[in-house]
Amino acid sequence: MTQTTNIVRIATRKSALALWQAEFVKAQLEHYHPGILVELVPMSTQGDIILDTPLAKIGGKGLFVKELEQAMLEGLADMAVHSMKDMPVEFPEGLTLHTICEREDPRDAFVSNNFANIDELPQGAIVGTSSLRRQCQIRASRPDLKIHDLRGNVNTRLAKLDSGQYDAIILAAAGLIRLEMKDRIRAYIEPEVSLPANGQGAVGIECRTDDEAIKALLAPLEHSETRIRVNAERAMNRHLEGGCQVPIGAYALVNGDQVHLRGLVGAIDGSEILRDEVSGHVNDAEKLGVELAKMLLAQGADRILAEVYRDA
Ligand SMILES: NCc1[nH]cc(CCC(=O)O)c1CC(=O)O
Repeated sequence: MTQTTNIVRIATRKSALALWQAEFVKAQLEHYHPGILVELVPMSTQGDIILDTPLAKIGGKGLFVKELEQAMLEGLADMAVHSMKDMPVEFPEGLTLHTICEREDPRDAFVSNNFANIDELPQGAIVGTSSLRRQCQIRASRPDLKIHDLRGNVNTRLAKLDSGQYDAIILAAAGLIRLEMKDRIRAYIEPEVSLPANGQGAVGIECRTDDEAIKALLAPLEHSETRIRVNAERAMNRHLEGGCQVPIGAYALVNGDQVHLRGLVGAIDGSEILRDEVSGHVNDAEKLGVELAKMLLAQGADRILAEVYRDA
């Protein structure tokens, strides 16, 4: 906690979804620790400022987190709330991902004003997404569709759809559900059709590694099953050295003491998609992620990813 006051400060981005997630954490802290004082510290990040360039081209891991991390290291904030999907796989010295909260629906969502699902889109229809992962999977199942770039926060993306620039867009279901726009979801895209990104739908809380007071406050917010799933998924990405802007999907489910992890690496144009899966004990979640990454590499994932990085 910041030494001079008893207020817990949460660093957050300023998008509606980021603010919702930070408010959620604030409410949880207030629920578990009656009388606690919690304040949001909204900040802009590079990822929010550079809006006109496809994310894959700006590159650089942690586009949405660096400023928040700096604030914690300087003592201007005590924790930062992030979408796990946007988190780099490594953390800077002095900071740790202390808490992973219960996951919302991890699926991608099909959003359109005129069509009920992907299958109903006419030949050559325009689909908006900037995610290479979504792009390659959509192209694999519907090579005729035109994929156009779509940046901005959830509200900006919906406004672009409504202005008629796209026949449909793909968004994370979790963002729409949290922002009370579930009714915009025309169809949930099953993992078999679009394998979600690692961590999609999960909220993580980062804090200073040595801040025992804050870590104690956060303890009740931890959700162990989500942690296992996200650990397995992130371990796969880490071993593939994939940031968040890569055509990689990773999706784990827990059943009793077993974790089942599916992984995918695809060429952006959908011409080639590698898939594999592993199962094992929940205690080995990260090992399974590494194992799956190795299986994908053995299939040729390194060649596909090298092409992606060269063309980006
Ligand atoms: N890359 C942006 C981003 N980061 C997290 C979410 C959605 C919510 C989540 O995954 O928790 C989104 C929007 C989207 O992909 O549609």
